[in-house]
Amino acid sequence: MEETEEKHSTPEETDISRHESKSHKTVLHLLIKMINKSRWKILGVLAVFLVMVWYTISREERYIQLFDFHILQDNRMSCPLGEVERKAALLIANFTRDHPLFLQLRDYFWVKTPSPYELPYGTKGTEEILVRLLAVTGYSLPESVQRLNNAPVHGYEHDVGSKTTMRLFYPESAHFNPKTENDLNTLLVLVAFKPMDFLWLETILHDKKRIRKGFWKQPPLIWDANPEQVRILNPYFMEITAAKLLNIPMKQLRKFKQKPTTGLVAITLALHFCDVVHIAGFGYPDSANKKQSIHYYEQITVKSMATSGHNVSHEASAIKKMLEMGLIKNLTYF
Ligand SMILES: CC(=O)N[C@H]1[C@H]([C@H](O)[C@H](O)CO)O[C@](OP(=O)(O)OC[C@H]2O[C@@H](n3ccc(N)nc3=O)[C@H](O)[C@@H]2O)(C(=O)O)C[C@@H]1O
Ligand SMILES: CO[C@@H]1[C@H](O)[C@@H](O)[C@H](O[C@H]2[C@H](O)[C@@H](NC(C)=O)[C@H](OCc3ccccc3)O[C@@H]2CO)O[C@@H]1CO
Repeated sequence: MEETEEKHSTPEETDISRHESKSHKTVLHLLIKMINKSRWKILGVLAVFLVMVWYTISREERYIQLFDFHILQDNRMSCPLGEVERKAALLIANFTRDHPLFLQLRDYFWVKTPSPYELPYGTKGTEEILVRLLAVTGYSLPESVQRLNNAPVHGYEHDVGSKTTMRLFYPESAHFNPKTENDLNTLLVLVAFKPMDFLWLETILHDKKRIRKGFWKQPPLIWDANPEQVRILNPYFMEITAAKLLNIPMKQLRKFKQKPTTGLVAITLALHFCDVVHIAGFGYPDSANKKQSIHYYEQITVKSMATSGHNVSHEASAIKKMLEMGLIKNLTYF
């Protein structure tokens, strides 16, 4: 195309064209000269440019890696839904989360569901007092507790770490002033071991004449707790702890004269309710260790547990098994 155009151009145009071609050549020449002269500068600029490209890409990769890391961290932090249930089912035959955590009035008032066991594994023989107690205490889980799983942790460590959602207790272990040791919203969950435990609660909540006999240690005579915060633990969890975790034959309970510790019952309860179960402070000193105190808040030693009816080594084996299965995690040494 260019050749054809040149053939038909005027002499002036040819002159201009030649001049242009000459000037183009000159520019090109100058450019080559410049390139030759500034070769190192250009190479430098190119190198800087390449480094910048590489840096940008690698930053993006690093960002992706960081992002993945956060996702990984988040996965580790978040609740692995269904994992506790799945693993608990391997340990506890017929594991189900269908049982209510607390005793409910309707099971004793409207429908009379007979229990096969007496306390602490059932409510056989205590139905009447339960109707009176369950009429003034609560039996539902507050909404705030039901929403627990979605509650943020990051940035709220201070609150989450110091909150007592439920305090399991029996009369002899009840705090004389529950308001000092618990939050206003703490659920005070009675773990009943004997009919007297229900009687104690009734005398307190209905302000009846206090009974002093029948307890192995003096329980509070005045107990300033809000009845709405009080719950009665479903003895089902005691039964599961004894039968499935400690393998105590339920038909020979009297013969065995053994009962689970509140701590082990608390773990069982958590397995039936929580998505993650972490324990802290478990592990009694060796029985030969006569001096080490068993509680951080008092000086009593393992000797004081002689009449407690607990099989500490059986419990330790049960807890170790759960730790090995990854069903629970220990936050302290064991
Ligand atoms: C002397 C005595 O009877 N101690 C018992 C005390 C005592 O009755 C209460 O503290 C009330 O004063 O109660 C027990 O429990 P205790 O109050 O010792 O502890 C609650 C649960 O934590 C675990 N624990 C505690 C201390 C420790 N050094 N190692 C642990 O493993 C146990 O699993 C325990 O269940 C109870 O209620 O089960 C079990 C203890 O046997
Ligand atoms: C979860 O059990 C609780 C605590 O961990 C146990 O130490 C405590 O055990 C007491 C036990 O229940 C008492 N038994 C009766 C029938 O009341 C026992 O009573 C004294 C005793 C002494 C000698 C022989 C028989 C009985 O005292 C134990 C405490 O030393 O039970 C708690 C639940 O109530």
